[in-house]
Amino acid sequence: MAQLTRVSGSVGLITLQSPPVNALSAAVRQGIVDTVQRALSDPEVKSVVVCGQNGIFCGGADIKEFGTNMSGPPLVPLIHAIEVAHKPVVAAIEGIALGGGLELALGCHYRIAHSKAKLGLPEVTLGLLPAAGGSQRLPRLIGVPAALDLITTGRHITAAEALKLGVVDQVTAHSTVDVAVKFALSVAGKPLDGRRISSLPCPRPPNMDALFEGVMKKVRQSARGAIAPIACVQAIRAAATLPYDQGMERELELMASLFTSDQARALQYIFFAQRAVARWSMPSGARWDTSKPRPVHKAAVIGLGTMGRGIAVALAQTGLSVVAVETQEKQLMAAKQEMSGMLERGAKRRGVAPAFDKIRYSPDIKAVADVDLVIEAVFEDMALKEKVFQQLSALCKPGTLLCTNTSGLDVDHLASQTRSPELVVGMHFFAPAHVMKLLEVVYGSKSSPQALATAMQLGKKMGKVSVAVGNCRGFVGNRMLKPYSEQAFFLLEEGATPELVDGALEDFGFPMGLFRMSDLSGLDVGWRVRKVDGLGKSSGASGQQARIRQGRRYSPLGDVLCEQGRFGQKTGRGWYQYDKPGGRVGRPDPWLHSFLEEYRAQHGLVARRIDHQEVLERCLYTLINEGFRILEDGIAAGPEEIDIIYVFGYGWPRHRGGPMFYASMVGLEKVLARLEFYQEAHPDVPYLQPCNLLKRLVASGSPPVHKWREVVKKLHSQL
Ligand SMILES: CC(C)(COP(=O)(O)OP(=O)(O)OC[C@H]1O[C@@H](n2cnc3c(N)ncnc32)[C@H](O)[C@@H]1OP(=O)(O)O)[C@@H](O)C(=O)NCCC(=O)NCCSC(=O)CC(=O)CCCCCCCCCCCCC(=O)O
Ligand SMILES: NC(=O)C1=CN([C@@H]2O[C@H](COP(=O)(O)OP(=O)(O)OC[C@H]3O[C@@H](n4cnc5c(N)ncnc54)[C@H](O)[C@@H]3O)[C@@H](O)[C@H]2O)C=CC1
Repeated sequence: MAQLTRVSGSVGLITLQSPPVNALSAAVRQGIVDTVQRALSDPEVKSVVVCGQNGIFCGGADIKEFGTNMSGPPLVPLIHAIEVAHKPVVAAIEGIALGGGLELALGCHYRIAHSKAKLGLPEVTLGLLPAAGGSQRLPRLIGVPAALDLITTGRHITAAEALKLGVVDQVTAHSTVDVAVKFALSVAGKPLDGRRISSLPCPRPPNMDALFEGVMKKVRQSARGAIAPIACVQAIRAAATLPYDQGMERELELMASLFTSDQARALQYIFFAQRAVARWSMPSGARWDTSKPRPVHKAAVIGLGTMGRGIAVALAQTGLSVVAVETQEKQLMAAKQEMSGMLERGAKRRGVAPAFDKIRYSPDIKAVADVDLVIEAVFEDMALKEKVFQQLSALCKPGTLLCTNTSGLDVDHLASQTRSPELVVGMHFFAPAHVMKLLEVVYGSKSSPQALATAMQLGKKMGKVSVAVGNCRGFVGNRMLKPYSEQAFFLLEEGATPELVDGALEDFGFPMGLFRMSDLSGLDVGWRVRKVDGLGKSSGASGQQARIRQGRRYSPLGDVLCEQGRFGQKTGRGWYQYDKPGGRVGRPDPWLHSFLEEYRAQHGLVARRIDHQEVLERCLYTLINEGFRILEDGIAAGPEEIDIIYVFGYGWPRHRGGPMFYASMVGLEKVLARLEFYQEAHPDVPYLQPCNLLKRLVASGSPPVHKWREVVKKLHSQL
């Protein structure tokens, strides 16, 4: 909807009205068409201002309409009608002007923005390109290089940057609508030549071919298979080389190829899934909207290793006072130094003063006495964590929330070490904790809704995408990683190389394959866990029996490497070889290839040819199968939780929408059939056994992914 009022005698004020972000739904587009027509034909109206209600200009197209039978007037002619108007039209931009919202503003003759406004063309993040003339007008207005940057990244810019680039004409800290109305009065009747962006020539950058070639190469590398960024470059190239009308035709042609693509569906699914997971619920029925979080002003972090340092810095950057506890003096000194650097770099990036004074370092755990929340990040050792939780329970003031950053240990068991188990939750950050967006918030069987609400709210304040999940070994992310990595090890036994497995996964879109990732995080990490589990010894024996542990197929390959001191990048050798310990660039290692051959010979394994398809099916379908088990067990409330965890924490390519969405695109029947096929070939691998929920969904006709949440809910209500 849009409303037209006459203000200051002769200014037609058009207000977009569609909460919460004034998205351009069919009704809003119709409203704009009608009000523009009325304003232009009203002789009393000499100029026009377009604004949005509630201090928000416009969040762009209504994404919920995509994938439906879109009705209502299309945006391109609507914006064209504004641009060719004979009366000046001024956009008064408050809050946001994103996507179609900014394209609408680019069709106006003048743009005035509030100093706190954010502008951008984020279509690429939804698998699209700015196809309401944005890809053709923006380069004409601000030049090709700046337009390439904004459109291929989709980043939001501040009003100050928009002014510097020339996207807006003026920035004000006062009432934008008042300023725009005043301005509209001043330009009434003035000629509009030069104000219609589509009639401007697109400035041709020097070395244009080289520029586009360079950008295309960069985009292809970083896109990891995403098609929208490439189409964005092609559209801008059309703006730079073709007349406007032909450029618009090319824009539409490129948009048509994106609009109905699987990638656009996946990216739009992720947009809504990210928002859906904020509306958490617990099996008890407690919910996000009825559970009140406790205020947290002061927090403590216990253990300043890799994780504790990042967590403490992230808390301080959020504005909390932080007590940082580390018992090892040398570690404490090293942590202080590294954290100061992290704070300094972070402050420089954000243009603020470093929050050094927010952190108080202490070697003594007693310093936690007056904090509102503690995050424990000591070694992954249950006995040590038990002791720390007993101490915290005795030392902290009543009501302090006790959180653990464990990667997968039992949160209920840790809660049982305390006087108030209802105040214990997991806050599972990802390394580096001050950078990575994901936070798994793990509720135990006794965690109170208030404890979960507090951790979820703190995560949000820290800028994290927080996902509430239930308690089980490895929670959601690491639990699903186990079958995935197990399959990768088995593939090496059967004839693959780390390069082949990683190549398949990287071609799929992961930034790093499993073995490259394992070298980066350290092979010793998983080894330690396997040893605690009673696995993790190479045993020296040969034959099939040596590869059966605890009644199931087991690959000791990683253990053998660790026994040889090959921990990955840190030792300069792992699944790949590096120039030196700490080296970053891994090269294939002939030693490893011979080692694999000897290993196969020792265990009576015959290498066979393995292709990318088998790697993907075995690694990804077992991971997906475990995802279904997680849903079945009630650890995640819906596929959205799993997909958000994988996209934001595990490098799953966003344009593939997360593992569960991907399964829905592949087709559940196919996933099930391939799991059955591989299970027949490897009956000693329980992870290949298709889970009941998957079978049930297939039997019920494979409902679309957005229906799975309901299916799971029904399943649990029947139990
Ligand atoms: C706006 C935000 C920055 C606000 O953030 P925040 O305050 O944090 O609130 P949120 O929780 O994110 O959002 C609140 C609430 O609003 C919902 N929402 C937000 N934006 C939208 C939106 N644009 N549409 C719908 N709903 C929206 C959000 O989901 C929340 O609700 P909830 O889910 O219920 O919780 C932030 O929200 C944000 O970043 N939003 C997205 C902004 C964006 O990306 N905009 C760009 C949209 S795409 C666009 O504009 C493109 C166009 O306009 C192009 C149109 C041209 C069409 C031409 C079609 C030609 C096709 C040819 C095909 C031919 C095919 C064939 O051959 O048939
Ligand atoms: N490293 C990673 O990528 C991730 C680790 N985690 C989890 O985070 C926790 C910490 O892991 P890292 O930071 O990697 O370990 P780390 O080994 O780097 O650091 C642990 C720190 O805790 C200190 N410490 C030990 N006992 C202590 C005590 N009683 N009081 C105060 N400090 C004590 C140690 O001196 C050490 O500095 C573990 O539970 C781990 O599973 C979770 C996500 C990712």
